[in-house]
Amino acid sequence: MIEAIGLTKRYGSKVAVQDLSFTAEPGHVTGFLGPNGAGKSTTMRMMLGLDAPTSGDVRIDGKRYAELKHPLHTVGALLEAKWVHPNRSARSHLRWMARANGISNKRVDEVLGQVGLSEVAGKKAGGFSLGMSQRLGIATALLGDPQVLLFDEPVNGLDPEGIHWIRRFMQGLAAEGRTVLVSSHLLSEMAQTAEELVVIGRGKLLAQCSTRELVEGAGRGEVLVRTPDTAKLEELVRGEGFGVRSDSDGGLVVEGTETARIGELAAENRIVLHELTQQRGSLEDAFMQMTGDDVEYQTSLGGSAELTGQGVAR
Ligand SMILES: Nc1ncnc2c1ncn2[C@@H]1O[C@H](COP(=O)(O)OP(=O)(O)OP(=O)(O)O)[C@@H](O)[C@H]1O
Repeated sequence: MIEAIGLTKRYGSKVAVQDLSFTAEPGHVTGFLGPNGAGKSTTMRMMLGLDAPTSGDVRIDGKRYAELKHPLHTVGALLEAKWVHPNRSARSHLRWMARANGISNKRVDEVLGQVGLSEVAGKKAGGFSLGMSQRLGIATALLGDPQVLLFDEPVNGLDPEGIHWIRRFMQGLAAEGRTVLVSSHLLSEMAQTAEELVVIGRGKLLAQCSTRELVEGAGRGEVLVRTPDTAKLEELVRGEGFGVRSDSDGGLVVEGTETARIGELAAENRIVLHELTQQRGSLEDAFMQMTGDDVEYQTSLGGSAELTGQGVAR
């Protein structure tokens, strides 16, 4: 388990992370989501003792990183893939890491197998593709068989096959009961990978919730309704004070309501319905609503979105 408790990091006058508190629990993938510059990497560096918090604390299984007796056996991380010496083979890199940490060569071969690099283990890492480098980085993180794993933007720049592989792999690690925290600014990716989400903007917590809650809680409350009696239904829903607009297929989109209300209104007035569907916002919509004002480098197009995280933050 990972706990961030009132975590703050300042670089001079720049506040990168501000009073951030959240938890990532074992057994599922937790997505650490935020726009560029939100403070994800800074937070992960503090988790690994690579950066000291200005105030607040991070606990990994109840302890600060500096207090861990066997850090590599407790927490593994993939921060940047291309840091391996280019002339070293994958196997010799892992053996070197293993030796420094009292880990056997047998374990090196195990993790090479786990990430699918056994056949290229003797090749120089300098010639590896980004996908292979990511696998080697993951193998390194797994060397000590840690219960807690951190992945910083692991799918950046990967092709669809590489993305799919990493996604499944992280879910597999979580299914073994490990705590898996993965950062991303890709919402669609997180929707497919993570069950739980921690959303930050400008270093501050915007929400901690399940992916499902985020979509449902921040999605627009709109109902799509189709009827052969469009004009009459439109008059009725306007009469009830709902906003309404037409969709491109002649249906009506009623704003700020639920299907039950529109179904009852139609029944009371003996209006036949051909379709009655609750419209759910996409994760992208939900995220834009939450982070619109918190994007560091905002374009003029994104400026008007409001922070409407009600019912989402825990
Ligand atoms: N060493 C540093 N010195 C000064 N400012 C820094 C330093 N490291 C990070 N920052 C600033 O802190 C903020 C958070 O950066 P961070 O890299 O943690 O964000 P991020 O969410 O990981 O973004 P990205 O997805 O772009 O990597 C940014 O404004 C960044 O410019």
